[in-house]
Amino acid sequence: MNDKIYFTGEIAAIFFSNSSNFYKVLLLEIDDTNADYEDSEIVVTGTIGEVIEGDHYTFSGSLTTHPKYGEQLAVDSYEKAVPTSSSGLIKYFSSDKFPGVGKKTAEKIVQRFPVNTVDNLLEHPEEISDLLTPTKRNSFIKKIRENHGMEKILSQLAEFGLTSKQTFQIYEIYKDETLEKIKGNPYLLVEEVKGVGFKTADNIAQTLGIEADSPERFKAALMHVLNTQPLETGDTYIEAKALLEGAIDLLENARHIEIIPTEVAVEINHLIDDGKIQSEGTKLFENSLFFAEEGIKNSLNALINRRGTDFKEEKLLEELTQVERDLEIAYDDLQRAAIIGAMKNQFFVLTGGPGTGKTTIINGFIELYARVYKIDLNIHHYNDDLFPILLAAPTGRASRRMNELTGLPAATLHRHLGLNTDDTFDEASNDLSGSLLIVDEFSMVDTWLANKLFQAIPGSMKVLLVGDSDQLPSVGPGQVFADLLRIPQIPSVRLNKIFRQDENSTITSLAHAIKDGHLPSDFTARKADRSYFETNAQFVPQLISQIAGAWQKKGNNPFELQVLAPMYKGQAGINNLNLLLQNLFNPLEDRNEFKFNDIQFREGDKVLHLVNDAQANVFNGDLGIISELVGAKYTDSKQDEIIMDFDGQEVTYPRAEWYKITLAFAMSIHKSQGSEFSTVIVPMVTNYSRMLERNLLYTAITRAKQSLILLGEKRAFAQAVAKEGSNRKTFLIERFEVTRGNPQDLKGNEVKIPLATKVDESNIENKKTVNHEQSQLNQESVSHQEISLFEDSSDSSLIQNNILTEQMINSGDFDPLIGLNEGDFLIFN
Ligand SMILES: Nc1ncnc2c1ncn2[C@@H]1O[C@H](COP(=O)(O)OP(=O)(O)OP(=O)(O)O)[C@@H](O)[C@H]1O
Repeated sequence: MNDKIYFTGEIAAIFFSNSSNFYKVLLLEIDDTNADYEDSEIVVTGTIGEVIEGDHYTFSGSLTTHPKYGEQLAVDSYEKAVPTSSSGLIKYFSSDKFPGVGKKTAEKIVQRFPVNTVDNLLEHPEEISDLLTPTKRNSFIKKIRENHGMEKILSQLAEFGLTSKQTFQIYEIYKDETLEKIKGNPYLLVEEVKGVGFKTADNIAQTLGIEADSPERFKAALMHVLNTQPLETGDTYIEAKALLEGAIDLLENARHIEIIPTEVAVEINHLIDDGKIQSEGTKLFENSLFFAEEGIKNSLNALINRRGTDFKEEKLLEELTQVERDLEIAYDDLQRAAIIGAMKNQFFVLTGGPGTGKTTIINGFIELYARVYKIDLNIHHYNDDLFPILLAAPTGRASRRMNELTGLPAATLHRHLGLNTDDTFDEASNDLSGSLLIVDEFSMVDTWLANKLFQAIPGSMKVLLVGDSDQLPSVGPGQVFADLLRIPQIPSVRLNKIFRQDENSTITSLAHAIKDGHLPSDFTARKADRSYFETNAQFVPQLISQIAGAWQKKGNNPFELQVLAPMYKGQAGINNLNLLLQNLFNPLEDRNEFKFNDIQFREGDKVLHLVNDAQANVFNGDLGIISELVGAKYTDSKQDEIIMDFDGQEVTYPRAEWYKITLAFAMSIHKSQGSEFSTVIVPMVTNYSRMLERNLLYTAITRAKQSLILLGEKRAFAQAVAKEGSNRKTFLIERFEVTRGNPQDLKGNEVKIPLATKVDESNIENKKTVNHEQSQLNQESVSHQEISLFEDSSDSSLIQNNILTEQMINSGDFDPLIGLNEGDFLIFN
């Protein structure tokens, strides 16, 4: 510590403290320093734990010069300044910080531990048992621990190579027991501390001398793969074989040694026994996803089995005719079926591509609902009373659009549920209140959020879920919307007919063609609302610059032009395009800018919000404009701050929170879900090959409301259209099938045929196909039971709890990685 610059002194003020990441800005009155520093005070910034104003500390780190605020100390480490001389220590122990310890006792304590007094006291408190009564001794040691223990723990963790953020996260969980816990089993961190992965824990374990073939190490690698895989693939489970392979890769690469697969496979079973992994045959689940899917099934079973409306169908049709008159529209048969279906059933799902009338149906349905149930739709008449119709969407932009299109209040799902963060599984949510809930853009809802939502719906609330199942699935794991549409017990309608169709609006028909898997021959032709430019990746930036330049010259608003690209990296990637468009639309000229990682934020920049922040009332996918950059010198936080306007909502973020935003002149197609833009540019080149999928291109194209500019390589577009988005691995549909291995139930289970499916023949076809697929699935699972890998085994005692036993693995006939397929190596129910 002494090689570095240090400052010892009293904390005169805590200017800023961010409880989520421990970032602090302090003012220190200097007692001592080894730096060439004249002033009597210094501002200290960095990741700092709980410190007390008025107490003395030593901070070390490096001096930085803030352009406006002058010299500051950026902290690497710090510790409570402890007196080192005997007289200083005696004075300290007998001070009023430690009631019950007098001068005499203090002297004796210091005599007992003449060197490293505080450290030794903390390690061997029993050695002063003759000097203080047990109660006094406990309170004395507790105080010392409070004052010095944390810094000691933190510095030990730093020695293990943990970042300061991880250090504080770990300390927050284990507090005083941190070191004991970690030394006992560092791999605990993988399961219990978010943001600490296998590699970090394994490094600590290596320092502590834990062997490469220790079972705890194997378990940690398995848990790491189980936890991280769903976030990468979007699947809600992983096949046992894939989990094993992933874990072995990790174990071998981290220490460059060979691992015996069977030894790791055994640990899968132990983790299942311990309830840390859930299993359905060979499908293995991380707990939160398993229980979220299970929760969805339970809530949905209750929601779909409720009695529908008492109104007769003729009465509803009569009222609907009146609604059609009022709204001056004639719904087609399928649209009518959807509206009546949503009225008759307490839970209803509606899907359709662009221009098929989803919004038109929502409006008609609300009108009909209000007529039938005599609900006043004038929100101004409600004052403090609750408006009974809840409109919701997963993003801020989508909920604002719902509000514009219906004229009724709408909010994000997070807001309705009272969720503040993206950590949907752990956070408690509110129950909803009202009589009708309509959620739009439901394809964006992941398994965790769907579980929270369905749990929060009261028994009396009617539910209509709307979305486009051909769009990209949710960013988080699962494909709840697509799955719901394939569950026969859930009444639904799939709209097929495009209503927004005239010669000036060809984007919609192009989108539908792509959705159906073909690229129309006129796809490169110039139309009133779309155009195509052929170019390769190298020239994409140049071409986009030219188009954007021309757009700007015509006097158009640069913010209405949105580039949507598949990837961040590379010349044609989002990062590069953002820089280029920023310089075109919002050049630096003679102004200030704030650098953050690779981005320079400027006043007037278009920014994208990357996470849900209910407190600030801005959500993932929201777009805003930077209205002001405020230097640290002028802010209470003593950090640079960015003030932004998100559709009228002013938000201020200090530097520590800039990770929540990024430039948005170009953005990812994934992030654009739930938003629409008047003009969209979509570059597609074969460099993006890995990402090119039909639902990705479809989602991008359907974001364009007025005009669409496609550019890139025809081959890339063709490639995207040809590749049907791979279905995510989820277990939701299966959960709605009857108990496996009990086929009677399958037949005996009464499946309500919803009104809507009766009307729409194509839909009946759909449902039939699904049933067929599902019965195939069932047959498969039955046949799996029969062709177990161990069917020859006469020793049935080998099979315990339907999972692989150690004995089986050790029998030597079994190599989990060679010559076996998914589903082969674990025993089914
Ligand atoms: N039955 C109908 N008769 C005439 N026009 C209709 C009918 N249904 C919908 N439309 C019109 O078709 C257009 C598209 O409808 P709407 O906006 O409801 O579709 P959508 O599925 O919500 O589309 P998107 O997902 O693109 O927003 C609108 O102009 C709407 O007025």
